[in-house]
Amino acid sequence: MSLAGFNQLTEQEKMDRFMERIEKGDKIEADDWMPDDYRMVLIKLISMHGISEIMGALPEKEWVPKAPSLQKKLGIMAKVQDEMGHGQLLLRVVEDLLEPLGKSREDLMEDLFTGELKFHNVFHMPSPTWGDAGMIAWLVDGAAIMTQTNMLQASYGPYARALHRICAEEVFHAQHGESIIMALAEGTGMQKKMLQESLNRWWESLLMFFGPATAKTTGTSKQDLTIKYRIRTKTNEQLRQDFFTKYVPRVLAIGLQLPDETMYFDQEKGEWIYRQPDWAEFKNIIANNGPMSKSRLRLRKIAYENNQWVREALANP
Ligand SMILES: CC(C)(COP(=O)(O)OP(=O)(O)OC[C@H]1O[C@@H](n2cnc3c(N)ncnc32)[C@H](O)[C@@H]1OP(=O)(O)O)[C@@H](O)C(=O)NCCC(=O)NCCSC(=O)Cc1ccccc1
Repeated sequence: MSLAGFNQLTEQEKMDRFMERIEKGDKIEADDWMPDDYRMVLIKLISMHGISEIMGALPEKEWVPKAPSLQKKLGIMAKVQDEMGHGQLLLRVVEDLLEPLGKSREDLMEDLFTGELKFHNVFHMPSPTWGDAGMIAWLVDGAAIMTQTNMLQASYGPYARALHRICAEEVFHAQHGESIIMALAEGTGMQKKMLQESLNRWWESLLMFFGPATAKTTGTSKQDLTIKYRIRTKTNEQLRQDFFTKYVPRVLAIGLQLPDETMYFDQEKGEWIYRQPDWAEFKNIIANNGPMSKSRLRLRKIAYENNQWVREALANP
């Protein structure tokens, strides 16, 4: 159908055509017609993902000067650079979605500083030991791979394409994490203790990573909308269950104890039964009241302000 013909359709007819495309598995591109709620849910999801990649570089960045060997230092430096690159790639994808609304990428950064744009709960937490650097790369990246592969076939083409590259790199990150974890797990008593303590510290945050099961906890949930529009396929709880199935056996195999003594796999229900994390604390953390929220935001703001001249030079070549 010609553009002129399409423009003459009623809003309902445009919507019907859009849903036909979604159900056929077509990719929606930045210039295509899309309903407002599709655009808004994508902006929210991708801007939060992008900014979390950038904020996510900060806990590991702290370990670049303190990594225990040159090889580990090179590994963690490369990972930090990759995460920043993922953030840039994703913010570029959001830029096209924001343009028709008269908003820019700079506005997103302002939204981060005012607290309107949230970043993932895990990146509000401290990383006091080398064990934490390993835990982030092994299990946070492991969790990130699960949520992101869930969207590799996303109906929005630019996001799906960016995710293909990002997921490939995240696999390397998880392997880098696994190598840190294995070295500590096979190390001295002190190293094993350090590892167990970092797992204990990260456990609740990892459960929260996938988001609440239903809107009851936070008052809102976009899961139905993102599934309806085929941006993702699995719910937050299904992803959390997949995470347990993959990682609980691995955690136990390297001699670590689960920080939840009530946890077991219910054969009849076919699901893991576990102690819920403190969801009130989750809300508090993502409202920038986590232990490291303010200092990491401050660091980001300083970097943003110091680089203002680069943005100005690019805008006025
Ligand atoms: C699956 C989920 C995480 C959550 O599903 P949703 O559909 O969003 O769930 P739902 O609508 O039910 O939520 C209700 C409310 O709760 C909020 N909320 C929920 N969960 C969180 C949370 N964990 N943290 C903070 N807030 C959260 C949510 O926004 C909503 O807020 P609202 O009330 O609307 O203001 C989704 O965002 C996703 O797939 N993201 C894409 C991938 C991605 O972002 N990856 C991670 C970063 S990259 C990475 O890690 C790599 C790396 C590794 C190491 C180092 C460096 C980098």
